[in-house]
Amino acid sequence: MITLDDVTLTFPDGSSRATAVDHVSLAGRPGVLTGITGPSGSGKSSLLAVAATLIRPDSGRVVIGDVDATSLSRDEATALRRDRIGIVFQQSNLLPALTAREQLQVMAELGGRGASARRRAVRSRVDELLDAVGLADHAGKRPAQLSGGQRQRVAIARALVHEPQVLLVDEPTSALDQERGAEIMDLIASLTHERAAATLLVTHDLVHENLLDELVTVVDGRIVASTADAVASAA
Ligand SMILES: Nc1ncnc2c1ncn2[C@@H]1O[C@H](COP(=O)(O)OP(=O)(O)OP(=O)(O)O)[C@@H](O)[C@H]1O
Repeated sequence: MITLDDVTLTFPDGSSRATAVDHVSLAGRPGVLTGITGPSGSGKSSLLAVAATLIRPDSGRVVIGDVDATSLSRDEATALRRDRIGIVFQQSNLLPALTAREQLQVMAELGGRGASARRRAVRSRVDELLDAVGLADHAGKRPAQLSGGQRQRVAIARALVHEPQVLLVDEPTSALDQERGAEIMDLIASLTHERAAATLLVTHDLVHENLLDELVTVVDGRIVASTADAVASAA
């Protein structure tokens, strides 16, 4: 579960400050894929960066599970991010020298000791994840040997290595053609449901709206529409 509670974020803008996120409250629940949409410059990526604890908001709280991330030190926030949050960016950001399997292993070994039993557990988890994203036969390939869609699948599997409670995804289909984009959206929706992740996904493109469980629309940093509200007020 992730909760943003009355979050405001500003950036320096000449002699004053520009508001990128303006008093936003929203909740991502386990097993629910929540889309965040809105025009260019409306604050979607800023909102995701705050949710990811990469940027601290000017005011408001970001609560991950039962932890108020906005009250943590930088090191504590890094540990929280590693343990509880998976992040997938527009570009897959893979390391060119590593195979698909190694991209996941490096992530899995972050923060852990290298005992051999643990290494075996890591190996089997990594293989299970590559299989879950449809890349079991490509585990030994480096990014240059993979298609754009396959690279994005590696990035998704890598984000899931620590079994995150929260999955944050920024425009995952922007570098892909429509068919590959649809496959990636399908994959994110099914992994969200199967693994009970609370997923927030930023997208311009509402072709895949049918795959979203909830949709929040942001304009000028503010939420102007939310299907979650419609569901709540109908209940
Ligand atoms: N690091 C920064 N410094 C200053 N201003 C920023 C910074 N990052 C974003 N902004 C400003 O905050 C506002 C929101 O930007 P943001 O990138 O979050 O929007 P977006 O909805 O994700 O846009 P897009 O769909 O084009 O990616 C914009 O006015 C932008 O110029």
